[in-house]
Amino acid sequence: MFSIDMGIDLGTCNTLVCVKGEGIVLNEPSVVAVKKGTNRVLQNGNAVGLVAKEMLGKTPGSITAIRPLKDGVISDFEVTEAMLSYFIRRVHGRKHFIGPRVVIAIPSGITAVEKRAVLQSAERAGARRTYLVEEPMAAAIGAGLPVTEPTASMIVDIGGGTTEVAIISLADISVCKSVRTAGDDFDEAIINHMKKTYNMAIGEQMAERIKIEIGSASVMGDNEPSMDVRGRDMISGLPRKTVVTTEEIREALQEPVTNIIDAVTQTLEQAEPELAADLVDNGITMAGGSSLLRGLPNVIANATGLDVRLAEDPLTCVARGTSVYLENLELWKETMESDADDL
Ligand SMILES: Nc1ncnc2c1ncn2[C@@H]1O[C@H](COP(=O)(O)OP(=O)(O)OP(=O)(O)O)[C@@H](O)[C@H]1O
Repeated sequence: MFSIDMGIDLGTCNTLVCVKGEGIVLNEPSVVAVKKGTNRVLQNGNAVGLVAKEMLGKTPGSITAIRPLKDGVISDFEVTEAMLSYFIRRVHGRKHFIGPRVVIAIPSGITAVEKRAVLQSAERAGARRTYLVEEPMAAAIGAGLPVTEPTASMIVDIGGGTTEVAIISLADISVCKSVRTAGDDFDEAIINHMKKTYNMAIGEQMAERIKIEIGSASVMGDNEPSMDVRGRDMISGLPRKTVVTTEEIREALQEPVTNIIDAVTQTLEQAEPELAADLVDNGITMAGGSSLLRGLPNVIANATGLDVRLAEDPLTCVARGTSVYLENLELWKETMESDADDL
């Protein structure tokens, strides 16, 4: 073996890597710990992923834990490159002489400049050739939708930084919309709610825990849970705890949830009549980690009048989709954008 082919879901929150014939071999948070004020990755370039996520918000003065992607795109070029390089090295190892061919899933709404940033990062991180695929297409393939058939498939992929909505037929995206509202905005809405209502400052990790434990988009029954939340009192400056309810978190999440519903309905409004007709039977499939927010499929079903189902294992759909591209790389490579093209 001189080289391997790998598929990467380079996400705002999590990066997943799969290898042809082996499936998903790496699944780690997209976080890097660097020496403050520099782009030097700690532990000889190895403070990446889980190790670094544990440091988020808890670092001493000399260390910063960075999430180099924001809203689904690269916000810190050098750190993204260091992160990709670490993940590629870990998977590719030293057994292979030649750099891997890499298929990377990117949000459908990114600009040519942002695409170039992804391609250059991958190249400098050691990839021999990089191909780009659109995230909603990869998500739909990973969710097992019949994308090559002459019938409409609709995917709503809600990640950490972006929500991708697409209607696909005959292996092509017919309509799509990418909005930069997703799980991170849910966390931010919770942080703002805690500040405004309780004068309490909480970190991103605590906000995410609240969202996962008691967050919801619609009423879940009579006995909705509440939760103890710990943070810093913004007036006294001292640590304290308070109890928050599911209902107040649902209200706090209303704005980002509405933005996502709008993206879905606007995409449907642009669908060709024949494809819209197919969706009456085929319904909508949801993928991405934030599709796990309780009640979100319900509110989308209510807003659209269509059946909505959650894909199996929504967090890995995009990565599993890229692995289907890997299986067919020789056949499909001419149809994908790559670093061989002049973007
Ligand atoms: N059970 C859950 N309920 C609500 N949200 C969840 C749950 N599990 C994970 N999430 C959220 O899912 C998001 C991560 O999803 P995912 O890994 O699909 O995103 P990503 O691919 O990193 O982001 P993007 O596609 O936007 O670049 C995070 O915001 C996380 O808090």
